[in-house]
Amino acid sequence: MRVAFLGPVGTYGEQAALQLIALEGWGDAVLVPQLGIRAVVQALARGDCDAAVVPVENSVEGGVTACLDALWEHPDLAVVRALVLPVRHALVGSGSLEGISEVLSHPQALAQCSQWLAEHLPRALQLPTSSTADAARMVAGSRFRGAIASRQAAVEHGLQVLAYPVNDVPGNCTRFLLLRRGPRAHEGPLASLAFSLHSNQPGALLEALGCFARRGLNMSRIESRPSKREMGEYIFFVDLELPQAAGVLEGALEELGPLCEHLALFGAYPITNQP
Ligand SMILES: O=C(O)C(=O)C[C@]1(C(=O)O)C=C[C@@H](O)C=C1
Repeated sequence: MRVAFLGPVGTYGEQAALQLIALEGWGDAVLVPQLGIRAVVQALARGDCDAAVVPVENSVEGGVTACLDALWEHPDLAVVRALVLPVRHALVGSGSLEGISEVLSHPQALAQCSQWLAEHLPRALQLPTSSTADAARMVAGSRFRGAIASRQAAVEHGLQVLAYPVNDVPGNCTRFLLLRRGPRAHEGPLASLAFSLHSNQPGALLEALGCFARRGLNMSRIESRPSKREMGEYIFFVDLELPQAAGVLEGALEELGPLCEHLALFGAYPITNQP
């Protein structure tokens, strides 16, 4: 089992991948680091890997757009499991906190620590990197550069923890998805889907969402992304909490289908919250 994740070692993606692999019971899994979230998805789509782990949503910064776009663009990929991981960032480096004039990290992580940075390092330049652990790798050996990363990344890349925690919201967490190639399964209490509508008429989205409301299906998330074809044209990404009873989702999708230009169910899957 080759599992693609956002590398290098020490990312939150790696932590999530290890836990998802344990939940699946894949004793023989090998982690294969990739350079970006799109590269993680492509490694799976191309067949270089058997599974992929990607962040889809953060509790503070919202949707990870590269993941949403990739799900829409790859109908051959399925969501098989989700994990909500607590994300507790540290400022890591080799110098002292006072000497830091540049802070490197993944843009999501910089955003999750923006108030802390404004308060404690207001003059430091913020530089984006492809992942938090890549930032840790890049600051190693420098006395004026720090990285926002996990404490594990500090261990992996031989750095000290200069401040912890530095995330603005104590409950900061990120939901990760385990993706595989093949048919999109219906085996859990959470369903993820996306649709684009035929019409841009008043009430078109209300009519579409009525398919869920009338069946008592609770929508736990809705998010729109531009179709990238025309200004003002959107794709709606929806998560639904499914009841025990069989057939409710299928009924909703049957009614929704004719209203949509394109409708994609990414899967119905189990979700684990790590305390
Ligand atoms: O850079 C990492 O460590 C990642 O796993 C990426 C990522 C993200 O893209 O959201 C994942 C979790 C955190 O929210 C910050 C960054």
